[in-house]
Amino acid sequence: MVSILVGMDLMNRAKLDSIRNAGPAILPSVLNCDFGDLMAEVDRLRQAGAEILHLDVMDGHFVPNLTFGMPIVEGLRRHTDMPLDVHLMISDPLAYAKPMVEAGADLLTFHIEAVSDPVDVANKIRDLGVGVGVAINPATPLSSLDVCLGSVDMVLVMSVQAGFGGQSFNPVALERIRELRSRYPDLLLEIDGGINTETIGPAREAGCDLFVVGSAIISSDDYTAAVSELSDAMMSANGGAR
Ligand SMILES: O=C(CO)[C@H](O)[C@H](O)COP(=O)(O)O
Ligand SMILES: [Co+2]
Repeated sequence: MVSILVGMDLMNRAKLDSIRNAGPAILPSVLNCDFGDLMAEVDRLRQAGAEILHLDVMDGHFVPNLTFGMPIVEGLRRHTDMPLDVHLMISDPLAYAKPMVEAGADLLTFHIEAVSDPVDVANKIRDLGVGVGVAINPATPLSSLDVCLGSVDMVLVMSVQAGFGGQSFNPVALERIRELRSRYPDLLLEIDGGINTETIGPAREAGCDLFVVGSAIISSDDYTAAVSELSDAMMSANGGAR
C-alpha cells in the first residue's frame, strides 16, 4: 500500500508540473456537459486541444448545487491521462481530500470561505502529494488569502460566485489577478467563471496563467472551433503583466 501511494504521489507531482508548465492554458470545465455521454465529451474536449480538465465538485451545502464526487473523478482518471484540476466547492475539504487524491486528482483547490485554518488544510493536502490551490469568491476580501499564500501552489480567483456555470463575468477578478501577480510574480493564478472570447484576453493581460472555461465551450456545436477562438483571444493578449 505504501509503495502504491508513493508511486501515486510521484505521478501526481509530475502532473502538477505539467499544469504549471502549461500556462497560459485553457482548462475546460465539464460542469455543463452531457453527463450521459461524459467520456465522449472528454474525448471531444481532448481532440479540441484541451490539455487539462477542470472538475467542479459541489456538495449542496457550501454552494446550493450538487455535482459529483470520487466515482466520477476515478472514472475520468481511468479514461484520460489529462491532469485533473479538482475545484472543491465543499464545506469540509479535508474530509474528502485523501479520497479525491486516491481517485486521481492532481491539483486540489479548496475555498478560503470554507475553512477556519487554511494553512493547516493546505499543508494536509500537500502532504497527500498533490498540488494545492486556494479559491476565493468575488465578495471575500483578498486579504483573507494572505495567511496561506506561502502554503499553496495556486490561487483560483473566482470571477463568478461559486456554484453554477453560465454566470456573467465579474471584473473584480481582474483587479485581483493584477494585485496578486504584482505581489507574487511566480504564483500560479487561475481564473474561473464567465470566461469567453471577450474576457479571456483581459484576464491574461492582468497576469493570469490558467483559464477555466465551461459554457463558452460546452454550449458550442464545435468544441474545436470554440477552443481555437479562445486560444487566439488568449494568445493575442499581452501577457506581459507577469
Ligand atoms: O466553478 C465553477 C462554478 O462555480 C465553474 O468552473 C465555472 O462556472 C465554469 O463555468 P462557466 O465558464 O460557464 O462560468
Ligand atoms: Co470551477
